[in-house]
Amino acid sequence: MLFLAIILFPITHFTIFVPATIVVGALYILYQKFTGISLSQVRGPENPSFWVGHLAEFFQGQSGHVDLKWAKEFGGVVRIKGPFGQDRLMISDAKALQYVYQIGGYDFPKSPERRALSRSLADLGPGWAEGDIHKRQRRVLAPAFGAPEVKALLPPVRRCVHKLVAKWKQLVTEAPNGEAVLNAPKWLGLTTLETMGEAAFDYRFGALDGEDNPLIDVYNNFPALLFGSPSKWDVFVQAFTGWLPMPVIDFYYDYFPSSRLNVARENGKVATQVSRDLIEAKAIGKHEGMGGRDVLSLVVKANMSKNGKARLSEGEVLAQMRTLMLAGSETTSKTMTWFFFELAKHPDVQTRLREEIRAQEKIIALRGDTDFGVEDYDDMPYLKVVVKEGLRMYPPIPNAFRMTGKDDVIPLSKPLKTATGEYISELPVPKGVRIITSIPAYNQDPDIWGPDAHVFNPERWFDETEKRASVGVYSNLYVTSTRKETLDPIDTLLTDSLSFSGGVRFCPGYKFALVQLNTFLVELVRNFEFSPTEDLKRIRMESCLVVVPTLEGEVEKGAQMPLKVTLAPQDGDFP
Ligand code: HEM
Repeated sequence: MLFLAIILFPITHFTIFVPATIVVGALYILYQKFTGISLSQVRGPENPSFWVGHLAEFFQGQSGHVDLKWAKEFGGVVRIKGPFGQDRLMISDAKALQYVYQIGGYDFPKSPERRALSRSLADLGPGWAEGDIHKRQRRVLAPAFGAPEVKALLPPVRRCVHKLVAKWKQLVTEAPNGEAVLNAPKWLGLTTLETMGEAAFDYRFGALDGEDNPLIDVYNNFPALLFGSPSKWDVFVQAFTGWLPMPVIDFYYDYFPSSRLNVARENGKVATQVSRDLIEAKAIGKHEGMGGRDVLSLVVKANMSKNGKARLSEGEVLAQMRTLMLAGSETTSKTMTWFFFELAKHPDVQTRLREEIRAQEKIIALRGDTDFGVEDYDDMPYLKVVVKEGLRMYPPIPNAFRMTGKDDVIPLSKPLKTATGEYISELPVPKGVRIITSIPAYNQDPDIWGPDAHVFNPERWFDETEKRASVGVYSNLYVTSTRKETLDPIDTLLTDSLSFSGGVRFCPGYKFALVQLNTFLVELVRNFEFSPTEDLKRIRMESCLVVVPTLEGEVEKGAQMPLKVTLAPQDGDFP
C-alpha cells in the first residue's frame, strides 16, 4: 500500500488538490452569493488570507490567546474565515454554547474533516461516531464510569502516584542542595499512562520503571509531534479535506505521504495490537489483578449484556480502548502539568493546600488509616477550589469543532452587536457552517467570572453569590445537562466550568479524571514543594489538540515545563 501511496502522491497532489481547490473555491464563492441566510452581519477580524483565512492564526498561535482577543473585541459569537473566505463562527456565548452542546446535540455534528481526524486517531470510536451509533457506544461505556466503579479505581491510581513520589524523592535527595529541576510533563505523562494502564485496562506499561514498551514510545509526545507548530500548508490541507467526499478524506488520512500522519498511523497500529492482546488475555482469564473492575473489563461485560444491534462489534470495542487511551492520558497529564505551573507560581496557594492536606492527614490517622479516600477529597474545600480553578484556567481540550446540521437559529445570552450597529438576541445560521466553540473564552468571560477572570484565583469559588448568577443556569452547562439530583461525593468535586464539555458528547471519563487530579495533587503537594525556574518565563501554551507546555525557542523539543522540586516542609516546619 505504501508503494501505491508513493506512486499516487504526485497524482493525488496535483490531480486532486489543485483542480479541486479551484473548483471548490469557485463553487463556494457562488454558493455564498446565492444562499438565503447570510452571516455577513456577524462581526469579526479582517481576513488575513484567502487560502487559510484565520485558521493559521488560530492553530499556530498559543492556545486560547486569539480566542480571548476576538471574544473581547467582538463578543460571544465571532465570524472568522476559513479557506476561500469561508465563514466560520467562534462561539463563547453561554446560551449559544448551551444550544450547540445540549439542545442541538446531534444537530451540530462534527465536520467531516474532524470526524476523519478522529477516525485516524482512534478509529470508529465515539470521537468519530454520530447519532444512533454514538448513543450506542456511549451506552456501553457508561457503566464503567459510574461513581462506585470510579471509586474502585482509586487504589491503582494511588499506587502509581506513590511510585512517582518514590522516584522524585530519590532524585531530590540526590540533587545538589536537595533541589532537583524536573520536567513536569514528562513525569506526569508517564505516571498518567501508568494509571490508565492499571486502572483502565488492568495492564502494566512499566512506564515509570524504564521498561521498553512500544505503547510508551507511540504515546510519548504524540500530540506535539502530530499537531505541534503546523505550517500554513498543514492548516490549509486539514481544512480543505472538509470539502472532499468522505472516502477521499479517509484515503488522505490512511495513505497520503506525511511524516505527521505517519505518527498517527504508527500509534494506531501499535495501540490496536496491544488492545487486541489485552482483550484476548481477558478472555482467557489473564490480567485479573483488578478482579474485573477495570474499565476495559466493565466495557466488555456491558457489551456482552447487550443484544443484537445494541452490541458493539469487535472493531468498535478496540476503538473504545484507543479512544480511552488517548482521551484519558493526554488530557489528565497536561491538565495536571498546568496545575503545578500555577502552584509553583503561587507559593501561598501551595502552602494553604499543604496545610489542609496535613489537617486531613490527622483525621485519617485518627481513624487508623494512612491513605486518602474520595470522601477525604470531598472534605477538603480548598483542594476542591484549586482543582476547579485549574480546570477553568487550563481546559486541556480548548475547542470543539462542529457544524450546523440544518438551517438553525442560535439563541444568545448577551445581545450581540452586528456589523450595522444593531443588537440581536438570536442568530440565524445556514446549514453547513463550521463552528468552533471556545472553552477558554467561555471559562474566562469577565461577565461570568468577574474582571479578574484571567487570573488564577481559587478563592473565587468560595464566593457563591458572585456574578455567575448573571447567566443563570448557563454558567453551569455540564451539571444542568445531566444530573443535579444524583449528587455523589465524586460529583461534588465537579467543576462548574466547561472544561469537561457538555451535552451528548460530555466527557464520560470526568469522574475518573477528578480522582486522578485530586490524588496527584494531594500526594505530590504532601511530599514536595514546587517553585518556578527561569525557563518558565518562556512557557508557551502549544495548541496540539490538547494544550501542551513548550518553551519559546525550543518548541521542537516537545512538552517541557522545568520546575524546581524540593522536599515539602513537614508539620513542625510550617511558619
Ligand atoms: C482533565 C481531564 C479531562 C478533561 C478536561 C476532558 C475533557 C473532555 C472534553 C472537553 C471532551 C469533549 C470533546 C468534544 O466535545 O469533542 C472529552 C471527551 C471524551 N473524554 Fe475526556 N477529558 C478528561 C479526561 C478523560 C479521561 C480520564 C477519560 C477516560 C478514561 C476520558 C474519556 C473521554 C472520551 C471517551 C471522550 C469522547 C466522548 C464522545 O465523543 O462522546 N476523558 N473529554
